[in-house]
Amino acid sequence: MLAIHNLHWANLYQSLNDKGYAHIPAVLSQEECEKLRKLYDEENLYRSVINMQRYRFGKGEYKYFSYPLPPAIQKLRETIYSPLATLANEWMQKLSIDIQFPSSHHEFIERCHAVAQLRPTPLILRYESGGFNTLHQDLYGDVYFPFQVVFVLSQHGKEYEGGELVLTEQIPRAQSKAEVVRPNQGDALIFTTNFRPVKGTRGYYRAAMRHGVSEVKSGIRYALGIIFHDAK
Ligand SMILES: O=C(O)CCC(=O)C(=O)O
Ligand SMILES: [Fe+2]
Repeated sequence: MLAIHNLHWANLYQSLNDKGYAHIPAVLSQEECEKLRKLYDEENLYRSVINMQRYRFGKGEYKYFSYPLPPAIQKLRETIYSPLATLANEWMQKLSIDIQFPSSHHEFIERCHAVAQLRPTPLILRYESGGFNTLHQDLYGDVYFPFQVVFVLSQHGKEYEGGELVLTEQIPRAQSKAEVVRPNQGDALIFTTNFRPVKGTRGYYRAAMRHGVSEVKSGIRYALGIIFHDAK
């Protein structure tokens, strides 16, 4: 696993500020991706299994891990959180929102637990040919962190086709703008969970963002989602 603290955080902050997302290449090796993907079939690791079609969330299946999280996932969640908390605090300040995120994930989770958001949210998703994920936000209660991360665990072009990540941004008094990204296997994509600050003529305003996955045209696509807040 790439050392998260060695990343060029200044560049990532700039990308998050400019576009609401940032792409970090090669955080996980192919071997690490394969190991994570294998967890999909270990049924005792999960608190719930969601058939996306049943809820009209799209087509595919995902599983929320239960606590304790597998050590590799716990470590990713903790180490990526801290540098993001710094930027999260800048965003709250720009938007005049009276929230300060603690620098350690452990303390942030205590805050979730204090308001009965107790259920872990990291998840693995699996889409077969024809699978997709409708545009959505992953907010599970009043306490939420403004960023989340997805790792694509399968190799595009070899193991699957299609299945791009789609990010939309709601421009006030207009329609939404969409961006399509296709991280390579093992890359991390950090993106906004709820809204990002955009500078307008009278200070910063909130631009709501949503994410989804376009249709997988062939093969199987796995992804690992790291959401930092827990769920009600
Ligand atoms: O499958 C993906 O790449 C996106 C998954 C997702 O919606 C998430 O991690 O929150
Ligand atoms: Fe999501």
